Amino acid sequence: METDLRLESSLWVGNKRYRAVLTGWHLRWTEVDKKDRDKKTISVPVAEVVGVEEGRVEILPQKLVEDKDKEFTVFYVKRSSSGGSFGLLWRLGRTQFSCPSRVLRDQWTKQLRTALKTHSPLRPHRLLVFINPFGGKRKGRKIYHSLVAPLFELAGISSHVIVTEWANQARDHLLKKDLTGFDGVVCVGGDGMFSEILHGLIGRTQQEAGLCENDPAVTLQPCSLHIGIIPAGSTDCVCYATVGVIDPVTSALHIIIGDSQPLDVCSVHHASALVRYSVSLVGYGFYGDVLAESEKHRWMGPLRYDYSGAMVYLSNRSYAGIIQYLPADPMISTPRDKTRCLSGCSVCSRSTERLFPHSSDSASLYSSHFSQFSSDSEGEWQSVEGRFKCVSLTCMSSSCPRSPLGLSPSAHLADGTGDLILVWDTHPLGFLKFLHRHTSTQDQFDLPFVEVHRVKAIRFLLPSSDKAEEAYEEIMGQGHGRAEEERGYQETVNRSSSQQHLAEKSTGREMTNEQKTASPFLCGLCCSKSPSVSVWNCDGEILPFTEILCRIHGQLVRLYARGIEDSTNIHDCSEQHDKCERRCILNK
Ligand SMILES: Nc1ncnc2c1ncn2[C@@H]1O[C@H](COP(=O)(O)OP(=O)(O)OP(=O)(O)O)[C@@H](O)[C@H]1O
Ligand SMILES: CCCCCCCCCCCCC/C=C/[C@@H](O)[C@H](CO)NC(C)=O
Ligand SMILES: [Ca+2]
Repeated sequence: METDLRLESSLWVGNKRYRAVLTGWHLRWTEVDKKDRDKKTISVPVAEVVGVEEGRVEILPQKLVEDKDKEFTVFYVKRSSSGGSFGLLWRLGRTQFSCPSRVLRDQWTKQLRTALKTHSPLRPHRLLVFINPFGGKRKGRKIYHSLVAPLFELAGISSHVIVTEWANQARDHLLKKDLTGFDGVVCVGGDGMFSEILHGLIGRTQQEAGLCENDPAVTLQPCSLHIGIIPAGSTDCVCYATVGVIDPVTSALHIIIGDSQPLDVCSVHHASALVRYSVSLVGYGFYGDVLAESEKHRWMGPLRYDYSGAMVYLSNRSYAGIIQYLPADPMISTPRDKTRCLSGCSVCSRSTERLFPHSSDSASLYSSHFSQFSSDSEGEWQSVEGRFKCVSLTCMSSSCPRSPLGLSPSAHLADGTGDLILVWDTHPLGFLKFLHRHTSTQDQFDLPFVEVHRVKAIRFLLPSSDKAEEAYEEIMGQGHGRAEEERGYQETVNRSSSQQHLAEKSTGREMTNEQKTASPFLCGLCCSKSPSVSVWNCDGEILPFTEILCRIHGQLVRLYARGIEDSTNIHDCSEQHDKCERRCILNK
């Protein structure tokens, strides 16, 4: 293949002459009229070429084409360090070449386009784009039309754009409408918008495969459509943790070149029914309380999380619970092995083999996964009981600008496991230390009241004394002011008068009329009694149930991303690439 596609000739860039070579995998050009030691080669992987156009072409601020005869322009990915974040910013690089003849020009453009088709099989041709016009700073439409659409056009991608008019429109579209011809779905918005796409695509895929999402033992069918995220929300944690930066142009370029990053998904169940899916955080206690509190201060915008974080911290609550977990194989990786899941992660690659063994016998795949939940393997489950400041399960690091290494810095995006973080009840200063370590490189797990386990599934149960209390608080509306609006697939439980009676009976406490209508969030600072149950924060949504079962489904969806590129590996070794001993990003 290399020899078929090889093309080599002299080309001009401006007034300098270059020797240009196209092999199957790279386009390289080296200045010729220079002494050997000053010669510099620019090398672009074919997989990172965005487009090839006849003529001298510019696309911004608007498309301009000149000198169409002997010239061609190559657009490609150019990296730069992002300053604050760990990942790399991607920008559109552009080089305009002049050929000695039109025939040679045509040969170059034809060969380059053939190389693109051959070496980037996952590049999308047609995308379904959902824009949330109200996400984040309400700039979704502008971000898409000014920064992303011109790049899609350059790359020859056709897009069907839907600006959403109501919440869950994107999810329902994906569940019900014809998706034929689309290669992927793009969401322009934040984590909430991503979650809609996630639920729509997973639901649709299971419907078509005839699988029951409610049963946690069922091996779900991975989704065939890729998801692209153009960050435009107030929290863009999924984008940050899978790309390393929150930058619409970088994300658009990952979509264009058809990068593919598998992602683990956690299904959350209650009483034999699916409640929601999560890719980032399923958190009880502190993170649940912060979310519940922040919902009351939406008008503050993204600042509401800082304000609510401070309020909840000061309320100094802890909650009783029983946590059961199914440990993952510690020989493969552990949450404290000090590794990081970066682009090309070997733990995740090996997991692909483990999760999808080369077998045409899908039944054997099903049964091997199913056995994790059959009664035979019940013995593997571990159990702990006590009082906790927070209980968190995260399928990936959940890094974000606030916490650049994330909730679990060594977690993997696609290894089929999640990290269970248990923070036992402790004094307020200890808990502050734990929280503060998220903002630095200090190990937040190296504290006596913190434990972390790599797991395949967890269950959370309330001690029996708290169950009656929970029912009482649910019915009185003290369950953190839960709105009676739709929450995921399951509607909030209907609190009937008979349930009220039951709660009164079991707690021995009678509700006043005021209690029946009010829904205060009890603050530890000003109220004598704080609730004995918290709520679950599931990727930024409050769950309507306390007792849940979570199962991690390895690599259930794929994003147009490649994981975080290690910015310490950005260097130019193009002249002596063969001798370079560092893992090199630019010339790989
Ligand atoms: N047209 C719309 N009107 C109202 N809500 C919408 C609309 N489109 C999408 N949504 C909902 O808005 C929620 C928040 O959107 P998104 O995640 O894009 O922004 P965000 O600012 O990061 O969110 P959050 O405020 O939750 O941090 C999503 O859960 C989504 O379901
Ligand atoms: C004294 C300093 C305290 C700083 C505390 C920093 C802790 C930061 C931890 C951030 C974790 C973010 C986890 C991601 C959650 C998302 O899934 C979710 C949806 O966007 N976001 C929220 C806010 O719930
Ligand atoms: Ca994982």
